[in-house]
Order: sequence, then C-alpha cells, then structure tokens
Amino acid sequence: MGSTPLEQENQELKRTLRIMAKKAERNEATLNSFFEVELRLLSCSRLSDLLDLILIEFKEMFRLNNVNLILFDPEHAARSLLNDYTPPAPGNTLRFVQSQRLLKSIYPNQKLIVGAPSQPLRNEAFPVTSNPVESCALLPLIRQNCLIGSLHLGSSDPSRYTEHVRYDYIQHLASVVSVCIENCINQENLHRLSSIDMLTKVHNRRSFEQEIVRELSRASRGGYHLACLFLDLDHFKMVNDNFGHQTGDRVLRTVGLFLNKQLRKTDIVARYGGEEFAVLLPNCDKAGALEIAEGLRQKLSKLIFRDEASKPFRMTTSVGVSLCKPDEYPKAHLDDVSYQLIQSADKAVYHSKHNGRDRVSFNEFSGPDNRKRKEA
Ligand SMILES: Nc1nc2c(ncn2[C@@H]2O[C@H](COP(=O)(O)OP(=O)(O)OP(=O)(O)O)[C@@H](O)[C@H]2O)c(=O)[nH]1
Repeated sequence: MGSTPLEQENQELKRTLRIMAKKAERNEATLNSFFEVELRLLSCSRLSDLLDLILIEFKEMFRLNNVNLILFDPEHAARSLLNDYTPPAPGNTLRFVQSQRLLKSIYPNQKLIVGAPSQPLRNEAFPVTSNPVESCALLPLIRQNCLIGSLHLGSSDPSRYTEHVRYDYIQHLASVVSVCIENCINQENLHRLSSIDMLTKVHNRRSFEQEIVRELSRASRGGYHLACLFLDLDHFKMVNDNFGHQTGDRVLRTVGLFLNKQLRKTDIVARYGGEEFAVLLPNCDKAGALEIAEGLRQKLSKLIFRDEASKPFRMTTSVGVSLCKPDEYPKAHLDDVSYQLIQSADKAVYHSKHNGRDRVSFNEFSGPDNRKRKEA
C-alpha cells in the first residue's frame, strides 16, 4: 500500500532535517578547525614557521590543491630573515615583490576574489602548478590600509569557491594572517637588531654571552666539545692614531665580515669588545680549533686595508684558544662553565700578546669555578 501525502511530506521533512543537522555538524567542525588554525597562526614567532603553516599545512587542513603567497617586501625585511628557508615549491609557492603594482592589479578595490580564476589571474596566482585550479579564493593581505601581500587558495573542485557564497571566515583568516606576518617580521628584526653589533654586523657581546650558554647546553646534550677563540687585533690604537677613527672602523667592519665568511653557519662570531672578536666552534676538538685559529691568523695578516688616502696597510692578530666538554661537568651551572671558558680563552690571548703578538696560544680549561663568577 502506498503512503499518504501527509506521510510523504513527513518523510521529506525528516530527510531535510537530517541533511540540515549534518550540515550544521560539518559547519561546527569547520569552525572549530578554523579556531585551531587561528591559534596556531598566532602562536608562531618565527616567519619560517608561519610560512610552513600557511604553505604546507593549510593545504592539508583545508583540503586544497594549491596554496601560494605573494609578499610585498620592498626593503628585504622578510627575505633577510629567510636565508635558510626553502619554500615547498621554490619560486612558485612563495614570491616577493618590491613594488605594489602586481598586488594593486589583482585587487583594484582591495576586495577578496572568489570563483573560477580568469587565465591572466590564474597565471599570476598559480604560476606553475601540476594540479588544476577550478575555483579559488584570492585573499588580499592588508595592514593599515596597505596591501602587504596576497594569499591564494586553489581547489580542483569548481564548487568550492563560488561568487554567490559569503566567505566571512576566510576574510577573517586573511586579517589574522596579515597581522601574524607583520608581527613575525617585526619581532624577528627587533630581536636581530638587539643582538648584533651595529658597526660590524656580527653578534654583540650580550648576544655572545647568551649564545655561549645555549651552545654549551647543546654540546652537553650531544657529548661534544665547544671551542672558544678570542681574536685581538694588534696595535689597533695605532690605526686610529695614524689613520683616523673612520679607518679604524672600516678595519673592524672588514674583520667582522671576513670572520663571518670564513666560518661555518653553525659557528658564532661576535665582537666582544673594541678590537676584540670572539668565535664559538661547536663540535670542534683541540686540534681542529688550533688549525682554524692558525688559519684565521694567517689569512687576517694577509688582508689589505686602506687608509683615507687609499694607502694600503696590513694588521696582525693575537689569538687565544680554549675549549671544554661540558658533559664532563654535569653538576655545574652552565653560566659558570661559560664564564670560565671565556676567561680561559682571554688568558690565552694574553699569552699571545705577552709572547710577541701575531700568534695563537692555547689555554687548558680548568673547569667551572662558581666563586669567580659570583665575585665578578
Ligand atoms: N675605530 C674604532 N676604534 C675603537 C673602537 N672600539 C675601540 N677602539 C680603539 O681600539 C683601541 C684599543 O687599544 P688598546 O687596547 O691599547 O690595544 P691595541 O692598540 O690593539 O694594542 P694591543 O692589543 O696590546 O696589541 C683603542 O684606541 C680604542 O679607542 C671602535 O669601535 N672603533
């Protein structure tokens, strides 16, 4: 027997209700995952972590085929923080622009773009892609009414982003991404500024003293040596006296640049005082540290500097080396170990100066002495 129209209507209503309940469930799950994403964005303090989250994890979290980003970076503020960063698809997923022309052409009214992209838009937003983009959301990244970038979400599903739906959440997401990008760049640059020596662009003394504790902790965990070199330019006062302070400054800048170039990325170069540089060599034993120290001394003595009248001159350097294996002092406070390691390398420089300069001396690390640190 067939059902009555009332029963049919009832069944239809029930079906609609079930669909609506499913939709509500889905929406709630989406909203929750959006909140999660937002929290993760806000907790990134490094630009590279933030970019990984956007360019790699967004794809999976939002089930997208492509996520690309353009950043307006006129003064290389972002790029300078990303020296070691490789985007997931280099050259395609992350691009930097120095002028706002491209961004202004994509967003003439600074408004979100959704739907199937036109061919020119597709070329700009998804320049090289193996996955078809049938619909997309292009989000203008705006700070203080200024376009700072563009985030492109691409899907192979033509119905994923359509012109007839409001996308309040992704608009909100774009605002959060914009704030996070700006914050990461500012925070990291501020941190960098406070840790570098403005004249030579290597670490300053404060930063060196933080780094040495960090490196000692790493060396202790890894069970390896940390070598510390002190390099003190000989008779530097004469450079200032004979050629002027500006030439002296130029010498210091050149030496800072030279040391940074000569050493590995994992080594730390710092200006410890006026004409004194300090270097940390992680995972380097005595023979290795002495060889590096001697190599630096020899190369430094061959560097040619010029005075204000372009007259060439050379300089020599006294070097002090010490090293320790911090896991041999498991009970010691790392501040005490670092204090003693610095003292030890400083003593070694003193020996070099005392024995005629332009040489490398080694001083045996005698173990941490917490009394000395407290007296100092
Ligand atoms: N141009 C310049 N000179 C500096 C700077 N900081 C310190 N100095 C100078 O570095 C010189 C250090 O002189 P001294 O400590 O006597 O050492 P030195 O002449 O190198 O002699 P030895 O170390 O004994 O070989 C002083 O003249 C300081 O004025 C700086 O930032 N720029």
